Amino acid sequence: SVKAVMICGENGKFSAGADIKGFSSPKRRGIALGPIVSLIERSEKPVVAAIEGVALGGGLEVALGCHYRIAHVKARMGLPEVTIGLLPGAEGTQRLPRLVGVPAALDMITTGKVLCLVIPPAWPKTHEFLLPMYLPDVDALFCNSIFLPPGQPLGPRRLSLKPVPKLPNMEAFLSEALVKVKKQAHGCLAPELCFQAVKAATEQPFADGVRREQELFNVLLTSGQAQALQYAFFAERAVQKWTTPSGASWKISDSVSLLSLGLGTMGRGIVTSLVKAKIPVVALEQDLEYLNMGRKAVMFLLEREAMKMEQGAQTLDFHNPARLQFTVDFDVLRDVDLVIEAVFENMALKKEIFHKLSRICKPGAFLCTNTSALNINEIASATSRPQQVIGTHFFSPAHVMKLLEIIYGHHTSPTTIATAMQLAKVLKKVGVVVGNCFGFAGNRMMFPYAQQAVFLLEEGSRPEAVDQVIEDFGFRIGPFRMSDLAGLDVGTPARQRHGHRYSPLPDLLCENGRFGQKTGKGWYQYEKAGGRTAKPDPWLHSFLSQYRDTHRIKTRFIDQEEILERCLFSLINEGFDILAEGIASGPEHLDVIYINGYGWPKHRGGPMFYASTVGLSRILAKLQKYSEAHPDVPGLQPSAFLKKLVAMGNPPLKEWMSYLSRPNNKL
Ligand SMILES: CCCCCCC[C@H](O)CC(=O)SCCNC(=O)CCNC(=O)[C@H](O)C(C)(C)COP(=O)([O-])OP(=O)([O-])OC[C@H]1O[C@@H](n2cnc3c(N)ncnc32)[C@H](O)[C@@H]1OP(=O)([O-])[O-]
Ligand SMILES: NC(=O)c1ccc[n+]([C@@H]2O[C@H](COP(=O)([O-])OP(=O)(O)OC[C@H]3O[C@@H](n4cnc5c(N)ncnc54)[C@H](O)[C@@H]3O)[C@@H](O)[C@H]2O)c1
Repeated sequence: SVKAVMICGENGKFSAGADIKGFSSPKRRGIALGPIVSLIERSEKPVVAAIEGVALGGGLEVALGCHYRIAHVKARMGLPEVTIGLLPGAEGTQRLPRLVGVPAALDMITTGKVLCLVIPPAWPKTHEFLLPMYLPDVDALFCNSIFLPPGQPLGPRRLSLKPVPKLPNMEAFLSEALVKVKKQAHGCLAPELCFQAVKAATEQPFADGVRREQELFNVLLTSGQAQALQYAFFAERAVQKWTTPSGASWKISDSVSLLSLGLGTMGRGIVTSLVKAKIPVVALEQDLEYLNMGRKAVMFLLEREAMKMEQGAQTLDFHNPARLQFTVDFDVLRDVDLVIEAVFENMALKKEIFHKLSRICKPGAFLCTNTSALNINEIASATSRPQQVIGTHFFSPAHVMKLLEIIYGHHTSPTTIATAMQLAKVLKKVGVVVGNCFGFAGNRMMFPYAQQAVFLLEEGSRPEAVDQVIEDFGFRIGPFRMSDLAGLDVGTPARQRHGHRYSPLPDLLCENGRFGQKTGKGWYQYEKAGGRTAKPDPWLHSFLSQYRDTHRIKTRFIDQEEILERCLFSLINEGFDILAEGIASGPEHLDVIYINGYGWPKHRGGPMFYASTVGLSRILAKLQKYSEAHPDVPGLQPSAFLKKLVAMGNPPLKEWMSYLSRPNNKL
């Protein structure tokens, strides 16, 4: 007597797909989902997927096995398996191309993008809450009624029986698409295997395509990359969880107004981020000249952001002074709830500003600094409310980069930390709370890495060789291309002497007017000042060999392994010290920082996860070898915590923190 079956989720959500934890569990060999989807499709009664909230991964694959799909207007759908190192393994790579065509399916499956519905205005809104899913197979018949007339043939509704829509130039299309997929993958395996699975749909009958999908799925499932990406998925969520004994929290609401102080490189991005998040913001500068420059730059960024958005400028509403205001009048400070300072990196100036903020701002206002490395306690000491002072370290460009490193000082209150975490959430950034030390967690780990890169040049390598190794590892950009991009005169404070090895190479380049891309010359040469295409520079090569002659350094060939190990192991080594000092709450925190702020390839799980896959004993042995060869480089001296973990038999990453004797931080 059943007329039709409807499959739906609970609590306003259809399904987020397979349980990701299950993929790394020894008991993962449960019932495969693909045969169940096939069973649904073979049903003699019509089956309808009613999608609310999300239909992701295996959830959407179930919906693809149904004969009809309807979705709530706010539903989001996608096959994000690629982002956790997998491919849709329940026949989705074979059904989706049959439904939406190869180009759209390939785009969805190889990028994992999650789509919202776009309802054509002409469509009849017959159901108040359930609107037809905007995919080509939805027909008027369905719009009329969910309950179908009896006897309606189901054959044409079964996707597995449909042919994949042909393209006149399928072969050319696929080879072009493959080039694009490979280029965007940066060494990540899953996008290319997703491509291969969809390609199989264009070449083979459904059943053979499904077999191919399974083969490729198993390759990915057992790859270290899938584990690294799944680790990163949970690590990003774990860092959001923190509690204080008082359970303090603070919510950013619409009535809150924020002030960004300084409209330089960082201030501009910060203001853009705030406007995008629809937080009312006042931008304050030191004088009219800087203000006008800053305003122009912010407006340019906002126009560009608005163009990328569907409803554009209207949604952002940035011409409305209630939303965004520019001023040089410090009096506006009286009314704001939170200030983000982004003036020059100079302690005396920051202290002067914080003293002023403390005097003018209302008592409840929070005072945040965007310093990259300076001491939060010292900045807070200039105020009469150190409990409301906190570091909010944005990364450049601030409206793009996802990381917000949140640094608490000695007196910072839990409410202030909660506020900064909430700010990160509202800005759709990943907030990571760390303790106060020079360079905090991210930059502190970066210093030894950047230092090693320059030392390698002194000893015989070239910028292009070092960059190549780092980019082959999966970083978007190597240390020298990065340095040229940021500008060599934006000094890394790592160049300190204190009796330790120091390389003057970056300073010597600056003395030669080579500031990087902006002057057309740096570690590389560019087509013109402001050019972007880096070419190896014979001038630099001969400069390096003269430098070695002057300092009697014997040029030697440095292989790829040494380049990679000296750069990355010294960074990881610093990470172990940071953990031991309680600056970060766990290795996951450092990994999330590196993935979201420093371009660490996600499919390698972050530096500390990577260390666990390389093996701590190997890292220790290599650091010992390099530090013997370079006793004047402290960054290569193995961390005591690393040594301890090796002595304890190389425990798994999630147990590392239990080997520290004292509580690691005040959270
Ligand atoms: C033998 C062969 C078998 C082959 C079968 C293959 C089937 C298929 O092709 C494979 C898949 O489906 S792969 C899967 C493809 N699907 C995906 O990749 C979807 C991944 N998920 C998401 O994109 C987002 O979590 C949502 C948009 C679902 C919610 O976002 P939001 O509202 O911002 O919330 P939130 O904070 O993000 O999450 C809340 C809590 O839920 C947790 N959790 C969530 N999904 C989970 C999952 N699938 N699993 C486990 N847990 C999952 C999350 O950890 C968190 O837990 P906590 O303990 O509270 O921290
Ligand atoms: N540039 C980066 O990549 C980066 C990344 C992370 C953090 N930071 C940190 O962010 C802060 C700002 O860096 P930036 O690169 O944007 O600097 P910047 O030199 O580009 O801009 C600083 C701005 O502050 C303004 N300013 C100076 N004194 C002021 C005052 N008394 N009142 C109001 N405005 C004043 C200046 O006019 C200028 O526009 C620094 O602490 C820096 O270390 C920079």
